[in-house]
Amino acid sequence: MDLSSANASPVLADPALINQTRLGFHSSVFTRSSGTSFSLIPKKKPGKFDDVLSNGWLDAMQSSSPPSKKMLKDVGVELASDDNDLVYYSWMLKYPSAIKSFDRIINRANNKEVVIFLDYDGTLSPIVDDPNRAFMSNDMRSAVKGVAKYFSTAIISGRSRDKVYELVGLTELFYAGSHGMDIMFPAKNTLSINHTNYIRSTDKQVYRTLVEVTKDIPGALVENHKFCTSVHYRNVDEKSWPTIAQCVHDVLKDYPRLKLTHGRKVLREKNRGYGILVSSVPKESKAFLSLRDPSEVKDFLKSLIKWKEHISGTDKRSKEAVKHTSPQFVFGGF
Ligand SMILES: O=P(O)(O)OC[C@H]1O[C@H](O[C@H]2O[C@H](CO)[C@@H](O)[C@H](O)[C@H]2O)[C@H](O)[C@@H](O)[C@@H]1O
Repeated sequence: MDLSSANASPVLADPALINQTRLGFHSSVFTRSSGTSFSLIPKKKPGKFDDVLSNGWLDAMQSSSPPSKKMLKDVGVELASDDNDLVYYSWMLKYPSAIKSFDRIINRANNKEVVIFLDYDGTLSPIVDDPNRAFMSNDMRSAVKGVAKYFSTAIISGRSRDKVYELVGLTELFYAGSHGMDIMFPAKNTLSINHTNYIRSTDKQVYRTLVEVTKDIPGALVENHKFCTSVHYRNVDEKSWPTIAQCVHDVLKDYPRLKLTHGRKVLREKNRGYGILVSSVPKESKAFLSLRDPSEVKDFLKSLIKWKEHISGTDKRSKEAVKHTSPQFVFGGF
């Protein structure tokens, strides 16, 4: 199982600068999921489960779901927009805007191959209550198509690979669905990684069981992603979060090969890239930089396209130099 942060992030990595700066490789597909949902994924070894309070699940659920303005209002906290801005801008001292840091980033990426990893929910599409209605705009689609023209570009999602492909609809990308367990290459070669029928059938049983045990919790929603299962609590009253966590926890006891992990484990520890958190509310993250929402992600991608067009047009030597090193932009959850 996977329990993690709400939105997603881009990362830039530059192998030449590993251990000298915060830049680094992000070399493989990573396991993560978006906040306000659990995702069940297979694990290699069975683990132990205690109760949801002692093992920190509730803490993780709360910290991965920073209070929205509505939630704050519901508990009587109404921030003036100036106060909101003040809090956000103070937080940005720790997670500077990737747009404002663009020149610094591209200085490090210059003459190197850039690889882009994008999350879907909250990065390319706005977070909405109904997961089936999380659509990306045509303008965003064209920005992603644009970067894919110049840079290897992958989308990594907790959703099933088919679903993400259906939502994005671009053939020139790599797609990694089910947290990287189902990968499709741009040429439509498909590689499904290490999945036994046992896991597939287990997942179906888990899905059915979770639907059953959560059916009386208003707002709970269970999604089957073929190789993993998500339990959404975005629309569940926070008072019922212990109940939903306990339900998931109890189901997991019977499936020791499935696990729940927290999603903000990507990159920083191993110095594998520039994580760029996409969030309109301040929250702790493994990212180095931030973007406020999908609209800023789009602007950032468009800036990358302009930059690439500029260097391609003005300095042909850069095309040759690209062969020597390989930095990466990764958009994922932190
Ligand atoms: O890896 P991601 O692409 O971030 O996928 C993680 C989850 O994304 C979806 O849920 C999130 O977006 C929904 C639509 O905006 C929102 O309703 C939900 O609260 C978010 O958690 C997807 O539905 C999940 O199955 C994925 O695990």
